[in-house]
Amino acid sequence: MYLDECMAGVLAYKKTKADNPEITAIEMDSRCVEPGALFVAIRGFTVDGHNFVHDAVKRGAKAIVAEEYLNVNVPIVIVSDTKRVLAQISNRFYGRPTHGLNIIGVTGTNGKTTTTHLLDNVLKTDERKTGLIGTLYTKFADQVIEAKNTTPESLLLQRTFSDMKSAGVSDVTMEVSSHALSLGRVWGTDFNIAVFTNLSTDHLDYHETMSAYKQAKSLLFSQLGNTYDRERKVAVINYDDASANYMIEVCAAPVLTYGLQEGADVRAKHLYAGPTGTYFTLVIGNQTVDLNLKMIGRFSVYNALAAAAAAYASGVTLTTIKKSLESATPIPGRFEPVEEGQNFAVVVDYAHTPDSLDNILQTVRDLTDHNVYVVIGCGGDRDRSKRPEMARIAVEYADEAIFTSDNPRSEDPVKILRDMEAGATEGKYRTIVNRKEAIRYVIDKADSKDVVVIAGKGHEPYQEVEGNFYDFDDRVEAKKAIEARSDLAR
Ligand SMILES: CC(=O)N[C@H]1[C@@H](OP(=O)(O)OP(=O)(O)OC[C@H]2O[C@@H](n3ccc(=O)[nH]c3=O)[C@H](O)[C@@H]2O)O[C@H](CO)[C@@H](O)[C@@H]1O[C@H](C)C(=O)N[C@@H](C)C(=O)N[C@H](CCC(=O)O)C(=O)O
Ligand SMILES: Nc1ncnc2c1ncn2[C@@H]1O[C@H](COP(=O)(O)OP(=O)(O)OP(=O)(O)O)[C@@H](O)[C@H]1O
Ligand SMILES: N[C@H](CCC[C@H](N)C(=O)O)C(=O)O
Ligand SMILES: [Mg+2]
Repeated sequence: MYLDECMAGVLAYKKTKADNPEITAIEMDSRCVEPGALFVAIRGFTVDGHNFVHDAVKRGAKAIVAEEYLNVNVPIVIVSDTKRVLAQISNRFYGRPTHGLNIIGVTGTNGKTTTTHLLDNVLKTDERKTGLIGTLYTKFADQVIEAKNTTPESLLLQRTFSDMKSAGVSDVTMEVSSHALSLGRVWGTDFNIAVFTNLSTDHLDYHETMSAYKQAKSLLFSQLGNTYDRERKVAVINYDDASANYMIEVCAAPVLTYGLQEGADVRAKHLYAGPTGTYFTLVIGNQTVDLNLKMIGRFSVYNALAAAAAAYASGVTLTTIKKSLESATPIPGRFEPVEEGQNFAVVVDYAHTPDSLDNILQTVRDLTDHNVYVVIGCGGDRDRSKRPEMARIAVEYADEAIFTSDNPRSEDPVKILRDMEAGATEGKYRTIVNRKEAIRYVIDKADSKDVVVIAGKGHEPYQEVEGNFYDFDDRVEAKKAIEARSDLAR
C-alpha cells in the first residue's frame, strides 16, 4: 500500500515531502522497523517515540507519522494525535479485518479471562474456527502467542485480526481492559458483541477515581456499533451488578442481561453451589436447560452465564452451550488445584482485587469446616488502595493469612506489606516477605483436610522485581513444598 492510501481516512495532516513511497509494514517500535516500514512515533508513559525517529529511518523506514517536524530525509506526515492515527491506518492497512469477523469483547474488573475461555470453548463446540485474545495469550489455529498486554495496542491488534482472518477464523473472543479502552487500543475494532462482567475496585493508580474507571469500561458499550453498521450488535450485561444500568444507559445497541435476579433475560434459577461444582437451570426466554458445571463458586455461575448469553447472541443453541460448559476444562491459575497426593487442598488463584479475593475466600470458607490459610501479596506500582482492603478480607476469612510479596516492581516490598498490614486490624496474620518462604511456611503448617489458597499470581511464571523478571511459579513452589514434607504418606 502507498503512503497516501494509508493516510486516506485521516482528514487533516501535513506532509513534509510530496513523495508517496510504497509501505510494506507499519511499526510503532523503532526496534522492529525493517526497510519499507512506516514508523509511527507515539509519546508513551516511559519514553517519547519521537526520539527514535532517526533510528527508524536508519533501519529503512520509508516514511514517518509524527506530531512534530523532525529533520529526516523521508516524508513526515504530521498529525495532531499519532495514537489515534495509528489505529486508523492500522485498520486500513490490514483491510478492515474486523469486518466480517464475529468479534466479542469482554470487559469488567474480574472474570474476563475465565469468561473468554468458556465462550471460546462454546464457539469451538459449535464447530467454529475461533481466536482468543487476552491475559494468558493470543490463540488461534495452532498458534499460541505470548501476551505482553491483556489487550494489545491497536497496531498489533489489527495485525492479529488480519492473521486470524487469513487462518480462516470466524469468531474472536477477546478481553478488553480499561487501559485499552482509555488508551484507544480498540479504536477501529468493530465489535459485534460487548460483554460486561462486573465492576469493583482496581486500577485506581491509573484511573484515579471509580467514576473514571467506570466511564472507561463503559466505552466498550458507548462505542458499540460506531465503526460500521452492517452487522447486528448486542450488549451483554450483568444485571446483578451495581453498574449495570450505567452500561445499559450509554449503549444504543440491543441489550441482553444475565444474572440470578428475576428480570434478567438470561437467568440461572435453582442454583446450588456445592464442593465439586455448581448446578442450575439456565433460562433464556421460553427455553430452559439444566446445567451441571465442574466450576466452583457462585461467581463462576456469572462467568458461565456471560459466556452462555454471548454464545446465544452469536446464534449457538442451548444444547451446544450445555455440552460445552459442562465439559469446560480448567483455566491455568484460576482456582487451579495443586495435587501431589497430599491430604490437604492447595489452590492457586489469580485473585488480585478485593472483590475477587472476597469471592474466592468466601467460596472456600463455605465449603469447609477445616482451617483455611491464604498466602497473599499486592503488586507494586499498582492501585495502593487495594492493599489494606485485600489484607482485611484475607484475615476475615482465613484462620491465618500470610502476607507476602506479589510483583513488587519498582516499590520496596516491605513498604507494600506495611500498607497491607494497616488493613488487618482484626484476625491472625504473619508477614513473610519472601514468597517462596511464605508458601513453604503455609504448606508445612497445613493439616489433613485444611485448605491453602495461594492468591494473586495465578498463571504468572515470573516475579517482577525492579524491572527484572525472575522465574517464579506458585504452582511449582507449592509442589516443591509439598514434596519437601517427609511426614506425608504418599
Ligand atoms: C501504562 C501502559 O499501559 N503502558 C503501555 C505503553 O507503554 P509505554 O507508554 O510505557 O511505552 P514507552 O516505552 O513509553 O514507548 C513509547 C513508544 O516508543 C516506542 N519505542 C520505545 C523504545 C525504543 O527503543 N523505540 C521505540 O520506538 C515504543 O514502541 C512506543 O511506541 O505501551 C506499550 C505498547 O503498547 C504497552 O505494552 C504498555 O503496557 C505496559 C506493559 C503495561 O504494563 N500496561 C498495563 C498497565 C496494562 O495496560 N494493563 C492492561 C490490563 C489491566 C488489567 O488487568 O485489567 C492490559 O491491557 O494489559
Ligand atoms: N465473575 C467473577 N466475579 C468476581 N471474581 C471473579 C469472577 N471470575 C473470576 N473471579 C476471580 O478473579 C480472578 C481473576 O479472574 P480472571 O482472570 O478471569 O479475571 P480477569 O478479569 O481476566 O483479570 P485481569 O484483569 O487481571 O485480566 C480469579 O482467579 C477469581 O479469583
Ligand atoms: N493485569 C493486572 C495483573 C495484576 C496481577 C498481580 N499479580 C500484580 O502484579 O499486581 C495488572 O497488571 O494490574
Ligand atoms: Mg484477564
